[in-house]
Amino acid sequence: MLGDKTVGGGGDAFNTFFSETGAENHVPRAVFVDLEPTVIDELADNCTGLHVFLVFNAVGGGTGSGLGSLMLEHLSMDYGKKSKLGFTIYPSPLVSTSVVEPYNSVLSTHSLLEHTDVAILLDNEAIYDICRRSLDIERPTYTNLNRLISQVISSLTASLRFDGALNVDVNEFQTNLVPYPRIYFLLLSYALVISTEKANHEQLSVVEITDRAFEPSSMMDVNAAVATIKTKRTIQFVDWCPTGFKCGINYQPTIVVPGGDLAKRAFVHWYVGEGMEEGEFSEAREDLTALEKDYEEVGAELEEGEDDDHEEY
Ligand SMILES: Nc1nc2c(ncn2[C@@H]2O[C@H](COP(=O)(O)OP(=O)(O)OP(=O)(O)O)[C@@H](O)[C@H]2O)c(=O)[nH]1
Repeated sequence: MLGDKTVGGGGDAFNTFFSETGAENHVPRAVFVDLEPTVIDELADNCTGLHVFLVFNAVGGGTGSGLGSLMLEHLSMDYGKKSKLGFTIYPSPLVSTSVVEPYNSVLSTHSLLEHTDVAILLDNEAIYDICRRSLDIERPTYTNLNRLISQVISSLTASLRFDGALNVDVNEFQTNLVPYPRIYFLLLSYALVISTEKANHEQLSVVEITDRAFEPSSMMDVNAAVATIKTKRTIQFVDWCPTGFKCGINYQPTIVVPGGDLAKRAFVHWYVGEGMEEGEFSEAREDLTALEKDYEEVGAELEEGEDDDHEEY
């Protein structure tokens, strides 16, 4: 980093990349992109036990969906055997920056289907609601959303990074939670989300916390709590994922891509102008419809098989 003496002087390198806020903090105003094509290979070569790529992208914008998809495709080509775990942000009109976000999301979901092994959906709309409802933030900003997202991802990846009594690695996410090749879009749930003020005078037992999101802190207690949860008829688990309790359930529906208007083809000309063919839109939309059907089918199978003993396993 350059020394302080360069701060404040216009036109120097530091000010090209950072701006100074009123509170005298320096925030990045430019993104560095390494154009050297072998960087990932070098990093991978230096890993002693590479087993997963974690990919973070928002699919509402052009870069996150387009460049994100391209990178996934390249990782598939170069590292076909390694898993890819994606943390994918889906857009919300409440914090939306562009009208074409639903298009980008559909196109990018098409590519996720081909090139990701497990996709964890982060729905900006649901996270926005959680911030408002549970943290009493009237108008959440990206910073609020991101803090919550970081918190959840940090918890989810804790067992990949730290030792524990019962660790879960990424392959286990996949083995336990992906019952069919295309059914790998996971919902996350997190407890306890409460504001600092409330945290000081609210006390909840592990069973209560688990009841809210099945994510308690004590491993011994979780087993007791999970057993309690399993006896409740109000909480139902899908039978096609029978043994796993690596489950996230959110009170908000998460795959809502609002405002989609593909049938009318508004704004499509922008994409066609950049070299895409209109057919790619319908292909992506059809793929998404097929995915919805896949989920409906496994749901329907569950209902049909409710009286059976599930001996087919
Ligand atoms: N949770 C969260 N969502 C964000 C943040 N920044 C942008 N988004 C969402 O991500 C989506 C895409 O926005 P960007 O990431 O800015 O877009 P981009 O991928 O850079 O695309 P272009 O600007 O079109 O090249 C939109 O739905 C935004 O609402 C953020 O900091 N946190």
